[in-house]
Amino acid sequence: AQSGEVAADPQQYDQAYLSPVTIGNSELMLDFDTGSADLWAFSNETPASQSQGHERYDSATGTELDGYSWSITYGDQSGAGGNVYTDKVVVGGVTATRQAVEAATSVSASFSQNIDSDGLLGLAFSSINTVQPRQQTTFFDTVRPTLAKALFTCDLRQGDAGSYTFGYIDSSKYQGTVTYVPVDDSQGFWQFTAGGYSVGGDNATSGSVGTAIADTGTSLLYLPAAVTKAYYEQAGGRYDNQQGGYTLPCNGGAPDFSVAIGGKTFTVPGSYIAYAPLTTGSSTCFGGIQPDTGIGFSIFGDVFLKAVYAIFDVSQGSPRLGFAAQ
Ligand SMILES: O=C(CCCl)NNC1=[NH+]CCN1
Repeated sequence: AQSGEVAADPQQYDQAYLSPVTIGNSELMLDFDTGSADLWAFSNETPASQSQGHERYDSATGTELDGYSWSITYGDQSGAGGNVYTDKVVVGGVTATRQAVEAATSVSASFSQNIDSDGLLGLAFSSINTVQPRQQTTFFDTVRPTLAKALFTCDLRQGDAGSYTFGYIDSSKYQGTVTYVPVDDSQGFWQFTAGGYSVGGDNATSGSVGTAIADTGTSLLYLPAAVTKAYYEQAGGRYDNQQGGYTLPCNGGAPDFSVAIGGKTFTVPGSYIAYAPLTTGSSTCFGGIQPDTGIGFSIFGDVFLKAVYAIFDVSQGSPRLGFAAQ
């Protein structure tokens, strides 16, 4: 049985985390994304004008799926599209011999401009893979039958290298016990229910966060508008229309944010929520918590995930998420 571990290296402000992946003879840095289900890469088919500075997948090592294509738009309105090959993909020593690899023939500006990222490796459910005419499986679904345990884990860290593991849990990476909650995969996401929250350690847990997804491909923590408002009232933040989000002082006084999941409380340090200065040297920061208005659920992105050890587990028949304090 296979198992393995790969580093997750943070970009500036932990905006995304990148992991080394070998596809055919190409070694690329991909953004592992539990909020989508396509494995795509800059390729020899991506226009030079869009791929300056990126490593590219050389599709010559692959077998083209004739007449197949893909096209994806993400929650932040970035997107890409192209052709489809099968090729050997290796992640931390775990090998998929015939993985669907989506070669980009077009990518949106934000992907071209982020030269550290050579593409994405989707880890949501294969039911939302965008390949036509026949949907393809994610890397995890492809290798799942060969894994020692049908699960992967995510240990993202603030401003430091973390890791993903496939096929095993590393108990040295967390403290205390793991709390498991059921996952509703009907929308293709790692969707769960989050409970009461508290700001700044006051025990009074207020309302309930509700339906949420665990999404390594989203940088911030998107919460219901009422929860977000309550947080910034205590944090001394304000909604800045020009910035299109809440901002707050960078000065280190931001309160912690705690949320109950499966009856256990998980805490995001206030320092994670003073996310990044509006511009270099500014004493005002863009907030790491923002309203989830219009999305339809909350998104527990990297700002939350780097505070916990997360286990994405399909070994029990129905899928479940495990969380433990880091
Ligand atoms: O698209 C989403 C949100 C799903 Cl609701 N997450 N994944 C991602 N990848 C690149 C930007 N965002």
